[in-house]
Amino acid sequence: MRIAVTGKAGQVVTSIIERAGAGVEIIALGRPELDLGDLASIAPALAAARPDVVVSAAAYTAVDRAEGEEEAAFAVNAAGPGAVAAAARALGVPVIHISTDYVFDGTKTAPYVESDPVAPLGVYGRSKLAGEEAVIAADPDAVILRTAWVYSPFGANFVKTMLRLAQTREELGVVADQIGNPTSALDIADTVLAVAHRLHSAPDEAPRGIFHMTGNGEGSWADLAEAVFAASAAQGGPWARVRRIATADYPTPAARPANSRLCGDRLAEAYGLRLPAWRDAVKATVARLVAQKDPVA
Ligand SMILES: NC(=O)C1=CN([C@@H]2O[C@H](COP(=O)(O)OP(=O)(O)OC[C@H]3O[C@@H](n4cnc5c(N)ncnc54)[C@H](OP(=O)(O)O)[C@@H]3O)[C@@H](O)[C@H]2O)C=CC1
Ligand SMILES: Cc1cn([C@H]2C[C@H](O)[C@@H](COP(=O)(O)OP(=O)(O)O[C@H]3O[C@@H](C)C(=O)[C@@H](O)[C@H]3O)O2)c(=O)[nH]c1=O
Ligand SMILES: [Mg+2]
Repeated sequence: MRIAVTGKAGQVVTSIIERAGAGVEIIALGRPELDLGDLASIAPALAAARPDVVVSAAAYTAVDRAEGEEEAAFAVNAAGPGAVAAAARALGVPVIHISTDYVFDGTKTAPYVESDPVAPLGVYGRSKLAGEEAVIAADPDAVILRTAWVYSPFGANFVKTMLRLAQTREELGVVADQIGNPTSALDIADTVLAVAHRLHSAPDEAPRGIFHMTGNGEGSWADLAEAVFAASAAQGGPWARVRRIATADYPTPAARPANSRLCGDRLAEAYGLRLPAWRDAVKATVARLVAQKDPVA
């Protein structure tokens, strides 16, 4: 099976490359040959890859910067993925698109299910919601996997930021009133690959539509930071004390949902897939980072 993935060095594409097993070839497509901001580049790059399945993983992910770069965020997160889905449809192959918890406003008091109303709080969330709509419009048979709070040994993420800050600080203030599901990009990779196999081997039976795909269990950003430092300290890596603060005490350009929890039951029922417990996954990634020469590079 050949899987074309958008993006070259992102957390999810790098994890998919690492986790693809025997008999699976990953073709990572990014700039310059596939630029989501250059719609004319998309169909030719995908056609040249001759994929059996397309995974739309690339995105504009700088949540705060997006507030001042609305046009760029919508080009990369909405129009681009729409063109990716249209190109996949034209090639007659299934498309899996990755979306986010930030399509919700966080006012629900329980984990979000797929049918809950969306109401993004910021430009990033609005652009990703427009991406979901563009993908479904181009290919009603698309699979959209919403994930959240992604970290990995690769790229930029909250876990690596915590380890970096701990190198020079004894205490860090971290918000304790935003809760969600921390998710390892390596677990996302395993799940995406399993869904891709089903779409390829049994296209008529594989369920389509939106599915939530996050690490099992919930916590706040402060809980995540504490878990990172506990795991790091156990391995002799950097750690800091966590001061649990309120969102109001950590002002940012973009508002974030207070409740980002996503319910994974639909993915479990449709595909038999549930991601591992987030605390175990954090330990595995932190151990790997600390074992590296520079855990924050
Ligand atoms: N990170 C997170 O916490 C979360 C992410 N998601 C979603 O998961 C998906 C994967 O995210 P993640 O791997 O963390 O993202 P990263 O920020 O790690 O990587 C983004 C990727 O997008 C690529 N990209 C950006 N702009 C363009 C463009 N114009 N043309 C082509 N490629 C481009 C980057 O390319 P290059 O390598 O060249 O820079 C990079 O490969 C995204 O859809 C994101 O919205 C959902 C929830 C949480
Ligand atoms: C660095 C830092 C952040 N924070 C807060 C700010 C914010 O509320 C929260 C998370 O900060 P970040 O900016 O790292 O996370 P953020 O960029 O909001 O992460 C989001 O990225 C996009 C791409 C998604 O799709 C989401 O699922 C989510 O993962 O932690 C602290 O409280 N203390 C700190 O020292
Ligand atoms: Mg960020």
